[in-house]
Amino acid sequence: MTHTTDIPTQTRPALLSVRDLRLSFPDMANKPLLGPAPRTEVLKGLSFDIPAGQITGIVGESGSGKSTAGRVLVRLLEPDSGTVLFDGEPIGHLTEDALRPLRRDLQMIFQDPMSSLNPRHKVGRLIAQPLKRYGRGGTREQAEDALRRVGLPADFADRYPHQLSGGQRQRVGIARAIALEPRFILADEIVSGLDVSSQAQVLALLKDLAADMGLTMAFISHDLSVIRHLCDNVIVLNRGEIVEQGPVEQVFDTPQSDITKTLLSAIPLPELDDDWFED
Ligand SMILES: Nc1ncnc2c1ncn2[C@@H]1O[C@H](COP(=O)(O)OP(=O)(O)OP(=O)(O)O)[C@@H](O)[C@H]1O
Repeated sequence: MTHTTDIPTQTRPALLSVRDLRLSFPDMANKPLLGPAPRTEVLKGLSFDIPAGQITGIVGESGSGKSTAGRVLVRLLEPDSGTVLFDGEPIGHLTEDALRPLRRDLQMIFQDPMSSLNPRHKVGRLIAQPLKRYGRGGTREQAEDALRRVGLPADFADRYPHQLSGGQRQRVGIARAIALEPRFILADEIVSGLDVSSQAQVLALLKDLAADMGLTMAFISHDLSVIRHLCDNVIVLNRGEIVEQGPVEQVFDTPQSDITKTLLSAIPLPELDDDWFED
């Protein structure tokens, strides 16, 4: 039997491709008085592809290594070893200088928009700033256009983040990322802090944007019901290892690993249907 943890054979070309990725952190809790801290391996040889133009879910229990793996994809972290190919080019061990031209292409949307958005800046400026930084303009019109694309009124450009609801702030986070027209977006638990109805709206928006713009995205979530409705593919992590990966329908309909089965059994009933995603 071909096990689903094997290196994937995607029909679509991979925008990002990871092979035998390993990463460890110093374990400060067990650091001896003298000498360096021992290291704990957090990613234990991951191999997976992020196909172009699709949404790939990364799921697993808390501490399984989802965020760490995501941060390697956008090269906020450098792996200890292994290969990370972006559009066929190795980026895993590039220096910060060499990464600079790639930074606009590898964007991230954070879980907590309040901590990632400067509370003293108005929304228009928050969206325009990265555009300026990357030499892509940064006009009020661009900010307003980005707001409209995420379903917010253009005059929200004059609001401060604290004058928005959680769901609206998360839309601003999305607007900020897509305005840059990146080639890859990492979304790390971006709906976990929202109530169910705001979650549904943000996910519906992402689904529309992905279809309209052909986004390539990795979507980290501990919630399999969210992954099922949003993603094309899923990677299931457990303790720094991939226990299963493949197209969403395949993994959900015929889960191979006990870990996936346990995660699936934790999906609350009644199962969400597509109406859940209506605006
Ligand atoms: N900077 C760091 N230094 C030391 N250990 C870290 C660091 N970042 C993460 N870890 C550890 O690495 C492991 C994986 O963490 P990671 O945040 O990737 O997991 P996760 O699956 O995203 O979890 P969660 O769903 O809780 O966010 C955890 O044991 C965590 O404590």
